[in-house]
Amino acid sequence: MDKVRVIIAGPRGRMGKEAVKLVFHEEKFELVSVLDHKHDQKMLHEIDDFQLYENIPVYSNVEECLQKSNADVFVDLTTPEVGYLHTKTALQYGIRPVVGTTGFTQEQLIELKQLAEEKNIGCIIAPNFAIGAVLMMKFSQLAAKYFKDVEIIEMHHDQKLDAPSGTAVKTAEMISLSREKKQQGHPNESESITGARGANFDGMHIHSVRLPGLIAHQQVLFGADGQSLTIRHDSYNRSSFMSGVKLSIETVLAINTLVYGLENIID
Ligand SMILES: NC(=O)C1=CN([C@@H]2O[C@H](COP(=O)(O)OP(=O)(O)OC[C@H]3O[C@@H](n4cnc5c(N)ncnc54)[C@H](O)[C@@H]3O)[C@@H](O)[C@H]2O)C=CC1
Ligand SMILES: O=C(O)C1=N[C@H](C(=O)O)C[C@H](O)C1
Repeated sequence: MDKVRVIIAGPRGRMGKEAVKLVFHEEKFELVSVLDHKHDQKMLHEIDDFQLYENIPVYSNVEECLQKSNADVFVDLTTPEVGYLHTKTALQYGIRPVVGTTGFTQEQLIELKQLAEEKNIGCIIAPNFAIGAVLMMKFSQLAAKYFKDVEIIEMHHDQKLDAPSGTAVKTAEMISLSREKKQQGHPNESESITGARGANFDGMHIHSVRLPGLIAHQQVLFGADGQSLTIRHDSYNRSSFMSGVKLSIETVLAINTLVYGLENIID
């Protein structure tokens, strides 16, 4: 069977480095090029920390990268603004995106879904590739059927650009599917310091913590009379996300629509 030809955007990032390792060493995949806003026209092995990875061209222009690489799948691990443009361009070129980048708006997701359907190709956008995080979201959706009071606390390293995290937003969206609508807290509550109650999603609150030393952690706290339930997930390293990246690369070849969330592709 032919190997799956993969481009990775953002190879020098925290996630990108892990993804390069995964795709390069996975026998069913072939890393055909990387997209990096620096180092245009170099080879990957010429960049510090990448000496091992031979014969992989680096491009800085997304269109040139897509035109020259003859790829099957485009993996994006960059920043919200750039990741959206990359995903749209990959779809326009008929290359299937697997997107870990978070921070896309609802409008952008809708537009990308329409484009994937127009092109009749797969696209996977996964706010969290870790199986434990996906289970945390599913368990939270189940718990919300019985507990309508919930606060989401997401905790990340202090280099993260987007807040709330993509995982927290997805968790809130999934909870909304089963939670009876409620504006939580006291009807007359007020904030003496703006933001004290966090972000308001459908009446539930999301709190974003940023600290050096953290990687990716989330607690979903449910409360009811005389009891509470806490569902927590921790990623202690970025290899925790790689089985989900591998599954997404394999799955995106077999679908012809946009899937938002790994829970939609795991059994
Ligand atoms: N879905 C998931 O499971 C996970 C998603 N993420 C998300 O992945 C994204 C990346 O996260 P990190 O690796 O921690 O960030 P990072 O800041 O370490 O890496 C981002 C990389 O993108 C590169 N970049 C910026 N502009 C670019 C451009 N125009 N072309 C090509 N590359 C460009 C930067 O040079 C940098 O190396 C974030 O949106 C984050 O929220 C992070 C961890 C897990
Ligand atoms: O930026 C990160 O690190 C992470 N981003 C994703 C998110 O926004 O949910 C996934 C994970 O939490 C790590």
